[in-house]
Amino acid sequence: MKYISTRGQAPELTFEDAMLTGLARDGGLYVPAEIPTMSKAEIAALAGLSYEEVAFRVMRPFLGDCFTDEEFRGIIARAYDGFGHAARAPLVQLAPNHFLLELFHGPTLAFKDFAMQLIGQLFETALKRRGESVTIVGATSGDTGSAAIQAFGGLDAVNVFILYPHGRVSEVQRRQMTTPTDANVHALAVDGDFDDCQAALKDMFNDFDFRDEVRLAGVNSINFARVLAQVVYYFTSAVSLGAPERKVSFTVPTGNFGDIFAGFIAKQMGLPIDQLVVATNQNDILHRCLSGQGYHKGETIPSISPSMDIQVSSNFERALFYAYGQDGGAVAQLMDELKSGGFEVSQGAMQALQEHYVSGRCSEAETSATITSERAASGELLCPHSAIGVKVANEQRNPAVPMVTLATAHPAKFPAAVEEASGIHPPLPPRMADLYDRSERVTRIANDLTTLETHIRKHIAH
Ligand SMILES: Cc1ncc(COP(=O)(O)O)c(C=O)c1O
Ligand SMILES: N[C@@H](CCOP(=O)(O)O)C(=O)O
Repeated sequence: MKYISTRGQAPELTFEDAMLTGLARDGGLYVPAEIPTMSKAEIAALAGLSYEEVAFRVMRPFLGDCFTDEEFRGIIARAYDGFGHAARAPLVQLAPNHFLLELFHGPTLAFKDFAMQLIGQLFETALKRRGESVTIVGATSGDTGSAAIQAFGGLDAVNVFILYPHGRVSEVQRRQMTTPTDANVHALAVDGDFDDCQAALKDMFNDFDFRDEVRLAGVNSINFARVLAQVVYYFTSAVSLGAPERKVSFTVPTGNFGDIFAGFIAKQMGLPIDQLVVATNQNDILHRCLSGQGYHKGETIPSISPSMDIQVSSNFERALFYAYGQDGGAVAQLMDELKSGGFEVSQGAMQALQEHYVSGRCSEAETSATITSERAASGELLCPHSAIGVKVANEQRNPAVPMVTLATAHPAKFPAAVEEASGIHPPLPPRMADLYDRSERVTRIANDLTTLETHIRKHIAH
């Protein structure tokens, strides 16, 4: 199993090398050269299995011979052991044929834990075997950072630096990043927005001297292993609703396009997915693009769903790669145009995108109204991101096909917005009850590549 870059100019790598490499050296993102498939019988056989066993069967073909079966089973077992729900990703019914997939029962209360807990274990196993260490730098709008700090904190072979936009994450998200005491984790509050943090991260990967000196690694969805782990819950939920005999649709609150792209991979593997619905907040660049208006950056407007306040949606590059018939040159050209503000999608590629994805947007007022109305209708208290999914799902869904909306975070991560809409203050789980009493450790830092690289070099040294 080989991995290739979306820009076609980087060396082909194994799963493990692609995982430890992060961004391809041509600036692209790694994808499997061929997407493994599962037969109808293999998918049917997933019914009734534990989450861990489904995870093993779905992900195993992507790993090639990088990990033994025994190693990989152990990794999966350790990854999901700390989840607060036996089903890991339980489905609850909101309305006839509309279900919510609760992805917030992991250690940091967001869907990121599904992948981050797994790759924490994969990194540890691979680095121990190689006798190597790496520097992980991550960009976050709030959830990736807290999940990474939780998963990698205290590990000997990694230093972790998380860049988050100062003042643009919720207090719970910030405290999850700034209160852990492990010496190998560092929270950096960058003067800028999430796109600035992600651009700085990609600039570090493209600065080969720095990259090689610190042995830079990435745990954003740049890393295909992140996306792969997110494929699993499409299978568990669809199978429990009757797949492969019955088609199932998914609506995904979307920002960096990693989660919905995992749905695309599941579909390519053979899972009978009817609609993949991209739900955006007021920062609706993806919805505009999928509606045929080209991909043109605007200003990021802070919202009550801050994790989705994104203009440069990293994994959309992977979607474009497939829409352009795996033409790395065409993708490289589009990404070049994006540097000066945006690009138009060719007619053929647009048709290919629209074959797989539909989209919708949700305003701030609609997000709040959905939190209020869903609490009244089904009793479910939604976080703002999940509310965006529910609102767009209700607009787009075919009532005859089961729709699964992904609930990407726990309402307690965004208590102000949830309380404002519902009158209910969502409590943190007891294990985090003292989060507001813990002291914070964070460095405020300029959005400047040299400053960031200097800071990282200095703190690795220590
Ligand atoms: C709570 C929450 N919902 C939705 C998203 C969007 O997911 P993706 O970036 O995979 O599109 C994010 C951030 O990634 C998030 O943290
Ligand atoms: N919403 C994300 C943004 C980064 O996304 P990733 O999937 O590429 O890590 C966050 O919470 O940080």
